[in-house]
Amino acid sequence: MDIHRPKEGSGCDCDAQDMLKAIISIDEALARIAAHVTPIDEANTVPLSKGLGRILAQPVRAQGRAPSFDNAAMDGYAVATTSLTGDGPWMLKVIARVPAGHEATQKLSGPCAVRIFTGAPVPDGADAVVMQEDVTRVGDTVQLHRRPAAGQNIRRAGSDMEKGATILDKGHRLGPGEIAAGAAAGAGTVHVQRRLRVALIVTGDEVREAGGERAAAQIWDVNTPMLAAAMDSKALEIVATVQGADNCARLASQMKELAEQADLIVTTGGISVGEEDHVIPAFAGLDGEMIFSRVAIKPGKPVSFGRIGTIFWLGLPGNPLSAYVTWNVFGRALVKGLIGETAPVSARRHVITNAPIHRKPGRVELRLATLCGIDADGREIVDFEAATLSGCVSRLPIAHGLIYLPAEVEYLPTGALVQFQPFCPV
Ligand SMILES: Nc1nc2c(c(=O)[nH]1)N[C@H]1C(S)=C(S)[C@@H](COP(=O)(O)OP(=O)(O)OC[C@H]3O[C@@H](n4cnc5c(N)ncnc54)[C@H](O)[C@@H]3O)O[C@H]1N2
Ligand code: MOO
Repeated sequence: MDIHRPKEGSGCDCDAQDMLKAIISIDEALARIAAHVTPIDEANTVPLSKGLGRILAQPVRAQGRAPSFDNAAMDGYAVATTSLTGDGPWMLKVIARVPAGHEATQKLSGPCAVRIFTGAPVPDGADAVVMQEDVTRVGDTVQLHRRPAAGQNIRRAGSDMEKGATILDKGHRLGPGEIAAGAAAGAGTVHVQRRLRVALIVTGDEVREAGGERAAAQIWDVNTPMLAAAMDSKALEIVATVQGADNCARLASQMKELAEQADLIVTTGGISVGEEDHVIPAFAGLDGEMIFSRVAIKPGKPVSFGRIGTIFWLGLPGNPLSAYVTWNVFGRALVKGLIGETAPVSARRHVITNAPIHRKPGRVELRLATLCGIDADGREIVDFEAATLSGCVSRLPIAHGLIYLPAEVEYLPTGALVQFQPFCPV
């Protein structure tokens, strides 16, 4: 359904095909991240109840069967179905009472019943629990009107978990459901990856804290609060947030100092080609290994990634939308690799466009998009921005994610199938 029309010429210098040949593709950049990054080899032991949002460094196995004993699924009466001869109704003497948390000491033999409550152990000899709404209690006897089925209303030992079964795999992120399963498995503590240490350096002499004083040519800092929010996660901690020096030597010493405290340094701005862009020269002075610099993507073309000794550096562009998009695409993949999370980075899926797209071909474009409905075939429909403006974030609040427009695409009709990647927390 996609219509790809290769374009002969190109619109601007930035997207010239010769120039783009030197730049790697988005998938190549993601492959290089995957090839260079391995999980941090350090774990913490934490109480299960404190594990929310952490990544398991070791699997969780069931310490016993769950449930650990046969128990009643209903408040009612435990009976032995084999003792119910003839057609009934049956009058059964109630010989004992077992609330939850108490052991069933009285064995059932013959036509009798034990008063039982949800979760209480089923007494030996009983093979069914009849809910109290289905019987008539008369003094110390109970009248059964219908024959219960064997096994009725009994939760069997081991029916949820067998002892030793792997309940949660290494690399799994602990959410409420995982914590529930871990508790049922008897895990008092869990071994989790230590939190990833991230240092954020926001460059640009022109940026000032949002809402504060600013001179005529100064701007409010969008990147610091935006990225701090995007990085808010139990699996990582921001160990430093620094205003980067607009000077190569001082910036290099800031990066060097932060490399001592962090596993990952994220910079914004200063990675383009002007003489005011100091991040790449500063990085080069640290004797780091550049893994990629520039990706054929719009927005975010200057995004760069490298290693400084044992730690990593991700250079995001200064334009806030470019920084947000590149953090979502590359930053999240990088963090997942470093924390050893095995779940895929929010898989792209196919959606249908709700209007035609006309664009200048050149780079793969990741355009802000909003899910807005379902078509008659059950496919999700997206609305999308008319253009990608890398300095503008006013439309971010309504965007659910990004649609991928292939590099060569100049026109797509309404109803075209495009890839969509949702925005997700890290
Ligand atoms: N001659 C060329 N110029 C540019 C190119 C190029 O290829 N050749 N690429 C353009 C593209 S694409 C991008 S993206 C930007 C990236 O530039 P930098 O990463 O060096 O970013 P800066 O120049 O520092 O800033 C760009 C822009 O963003 C504003 N900014 C920076 N930080 C913040 C912040 N924390 N909060 C809000 N806004 C911020 C800054 O004032 C600039 O307007 O380069 C193009 N140029
Ligand atoms: O590549 Mo840049 O389009 O402005 O982010």
